Amino acid sequence: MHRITAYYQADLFDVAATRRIERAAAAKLPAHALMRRAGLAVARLAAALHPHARAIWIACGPGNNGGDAFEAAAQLRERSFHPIVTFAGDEARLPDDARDALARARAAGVPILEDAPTEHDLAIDALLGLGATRAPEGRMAQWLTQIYGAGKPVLAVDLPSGLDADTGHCSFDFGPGAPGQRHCLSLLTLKPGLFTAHGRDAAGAVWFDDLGCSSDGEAPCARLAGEPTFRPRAHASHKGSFGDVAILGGDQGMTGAAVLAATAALHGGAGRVFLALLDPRPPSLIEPWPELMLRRPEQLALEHLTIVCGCGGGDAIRTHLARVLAQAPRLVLDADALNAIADDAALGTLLTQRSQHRLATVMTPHPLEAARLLGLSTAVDVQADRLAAAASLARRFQATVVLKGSGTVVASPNEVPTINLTGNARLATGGTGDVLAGMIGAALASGLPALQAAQGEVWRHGAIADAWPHDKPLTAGALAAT
Ligand SMILES: NC(=O)C1=CN([C@@H]2O[C@H](COP(=O)(O)OP(=O)(O)OC[C@H]3O[C@@H](n4cnc5c(N)ncnc54)[C@H](OP(=O)(O)O)[C@@H]3O)[C@@H](O)[C@H]2O)[C@@H](O)CC1
Ligand SMILES: [K+]
Repeated sequence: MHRITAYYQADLFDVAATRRIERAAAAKLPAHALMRRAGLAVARLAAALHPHARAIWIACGPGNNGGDAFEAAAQLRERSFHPIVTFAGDEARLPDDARDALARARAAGVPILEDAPTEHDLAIDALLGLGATRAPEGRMAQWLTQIYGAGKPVLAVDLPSGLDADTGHCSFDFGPGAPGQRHCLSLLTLKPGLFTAHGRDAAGAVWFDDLGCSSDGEAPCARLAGEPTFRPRAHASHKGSFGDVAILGGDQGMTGAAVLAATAALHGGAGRVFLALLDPRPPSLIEPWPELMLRRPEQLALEHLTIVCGCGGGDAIRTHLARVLAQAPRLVLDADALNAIADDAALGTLLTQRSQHRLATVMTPHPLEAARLLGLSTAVDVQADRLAAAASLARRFQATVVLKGSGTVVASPNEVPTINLTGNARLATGGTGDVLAGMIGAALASGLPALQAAQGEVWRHGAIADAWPHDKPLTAGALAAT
C-alpha cells in the first residue's frame, strides 16, 4: 500500500476494466480471500492514520463496498479498536462475500447499529463504491452529510460514496475537506475519478493497494502524469539554443494577459521573447521587463517562431488567426483564439490541417472554452466527463489539448490521456492561464514535442503553486516571474 503523490506515475482503470481484473483475481483465489485482503488493507490504514481513535464509525452500504468494511471492522476489533458499524442495506440481499464479512464482524463482537453514533473520532465511508448507480438518498445521504460535514477525519473505502469512478462527477456535494482530514484507499486499481473534477476534493489523500492482483493485460483509460524528467541545459548554450517565442494577444484593455504570458515564457527559459500586442496604441516598453521585445503583429516572422496566441486577444485576434494557423511551426492556442476557432468552421479546418503539415499545436481551454469548441452548451457538460471531453477535442482538432481545472487533463490523438496532480485552488485567479500558455510556449520553443511540453509545464505550473508560501499571496504576476 502506498500514498499517491503528484510525483507518482500510474495507470488508471475504469469501472469495466476494474471489474474484469476483480473477476480474474477472484477466480484464482479461495472464496472471500479478496475481500479479506481489502478489509485488512482498510483496517491497517485506519490504524496507521489514527492509532488513538476511540470510536470508529463504519458506515456500510448494501454491496461489496460495505463488505470490505465489515471485514475491516472485524480486523479492527481484533486489534482492540472500537468500531461501530451502521448498515444501510438489506442483509438478505447482501452479496456472498459481504454476507461472510458481516458474519465475521458479528463474531468479532462488532456492534451493528441502526443509527449513527452521536460521536466518533474517525468515520469509514463504505456506503457505495464501484456499484453506485444513482445519487445517495435518505439515510445514506444523511450519513454522508454527517461523515463529511462533521469536520472529523474520514477514510473512504475505494471511493467516496457517490463519486463516479470514471469521471469524478459527484451526485453528492462533499464540499472541500480540511487539509489532512480526508483519505481514500483505492482498492485493486486506481480510478480516474479520484483525480479530476470533484474527485480530488471528495477523496483528499489517495492511497492505493492492489490487493496483490495484477492489472496486466488491461489497457488503462488514463494515466497519472507524474513528475516530468529534468532537462539539463548544456553549458555551451546561447540565446538561440532555446528558441524564440512570440506572444500575440493583448487587445486594448487586456494587454496584461499578453504581458503575463510573455514574462512566463521569459522565465520559462525561452531564448528571446517578442510581444506583439493587438492594442492599437501599445506602449513602447513594458516597464519592469526590458527583455521583452515589442513588435507589431504584422511584423512577426511567423514561420520561424513559437507563437502563443489569444491571451487577452479579444475579437482583434480573429484577423490574425488564419495566417498564424497556416504558418506557425509551433503554436499555443489560448483564450480568445479558442473562442474564435469555436465560432468559425474555416479556422477549425485550418487548425485540424496543421497536424498533416507536422506543425505542433497545444490548445489550453478551460471547461467553458472546451464546451464552445465541442458545440456543447455549458461547461457542466464538459465537467461531467473531463477525460472524454479532452480526448474528443484532441481527436477533432488533431492537437494536444490541456483541459484546465482540478486534475488538469492532457490529451493527444492516439495517446492515453494523462491527469496532472500538482496545483491547488490558489491557481483559481485571473491570469494564471496566461502564465501556463507562456510556459508551454517556452517549452515548445526549446524543441520539446507538444505532448511532452504540455505535460511538463502543466506539472511545473501546479508545482510552483503547491510550493508557494501560505502567508504570501499567489498572483499570476508572481507565478510568471518564478
Ligand atoms: N468482491 C470482492 O471481493 C471485492 C470487492 N471490492 C469492493 O467492492 C466494491 C464494488 O462492490 P459492488 O459492485 O457490490 O458495488 P457497491 O458500490 O458496494 O454497491 C452496489 C449496491 O449498491 C446499490 N446502490 C447503488 N447506488 C445506490 C444508491 N445511490 N443508493 C442506494 N443503493 C445504491 C446497488 O443497488 P442497485 O443499483 O442494484 O439497485 C447495489 O446493491 C468496490 O468498490 C470495492 O469496494 C474490492 O475491494 C475488491 C474485492
Ligand atoms: K465508499
